[in-house]
Amino acid sequence: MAEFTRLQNCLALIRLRNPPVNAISTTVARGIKESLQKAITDDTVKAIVICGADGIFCAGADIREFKVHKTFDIQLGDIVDEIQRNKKPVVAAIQKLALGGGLELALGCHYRIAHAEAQVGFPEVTLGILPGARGTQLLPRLVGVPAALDLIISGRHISANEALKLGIIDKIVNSDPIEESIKFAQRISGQSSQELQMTSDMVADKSSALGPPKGYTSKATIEFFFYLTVPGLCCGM
Ligand SMILES: C[C@H](O)[C@H](C)C(=O)SCCNC(=O)CCNC(=O)[C@H](O)C(C)(C)COP(=O)([O-])OP(=O)([O-])OC[C@H]1O[C@@H](n2cnc3c(N)ncnc32)[C@H](O)[C@@H]1OP(=O)([O-])[O-]
Repeated sequence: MAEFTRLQNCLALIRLRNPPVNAISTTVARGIKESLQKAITDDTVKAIVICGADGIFCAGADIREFKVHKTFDIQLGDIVDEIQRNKKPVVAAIQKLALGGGLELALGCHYRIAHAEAQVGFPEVTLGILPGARGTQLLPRLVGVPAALDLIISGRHISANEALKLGIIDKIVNSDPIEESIKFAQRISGQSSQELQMTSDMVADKSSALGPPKGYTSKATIEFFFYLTVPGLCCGM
């Protein structure tokens, strides 16, 4: 599930809870969607923080459901789009791990604050799939195409420090990233909506060089990954 808490000072907190690694199951996705709706439609909420329960952000889609469902009625990509469309700033507080869909959820947020010992990555390739919830579009916008390809193709986890250097994370803390994110959200929620709009417009202008932000992975990219990940076919390259 995802727990919605209305905090003091015009903030809302959305906490993913699905032991042991807060994976995004159908129930968690529904919880995030409903919590976002509550926060977005409540005029007294000025900023939102997303975090995970029990000291871990999220290890991605719930792989236990892969055997059960062929299609999912709630798509994580749509949730990421919803966060990006939303005018209220959303901060991801990353403790321990943000992997796969968990990292995609964090990339959809406007700011990411991580604990110094956290790790992030896209391990999808180890399951024979690609990041399917906007990660292939959002990561290159932040770090450039070569670094994004390296992370997506290798599936490796990187440290918070490397993620900070690449620009995936905005700030590293040694204290509780949830508390830090709440303080940060409180600070930026004091900015006028005009200032926030100017900032998000500047980010949109900068990333427009990489083409439209939405949509699925292009056919060419899928073919490229297919060749790289199917051993027999790599020989032909
Ligand atoms: C939309 C998006 O684009 C796409 C489509 C996706 O997001 S696809 C999904 C992408 N995510 C992954 O591929 C993450 C896979 N997991 C790992 O890499 C590791 O597990 C770990 C997170 C680094 C922890 O390692 P660990 O060594 O500390 O402990 P563990 O013993 O391995 O794992 C501890 C417990 O957590 C369970 N677990 C781990 N990851 C899980 C997951 N994603 N879903 C459900 N359960 C998971 C695992 O089965 C075990 O359970 P139990 O046995 O205790 O009952």
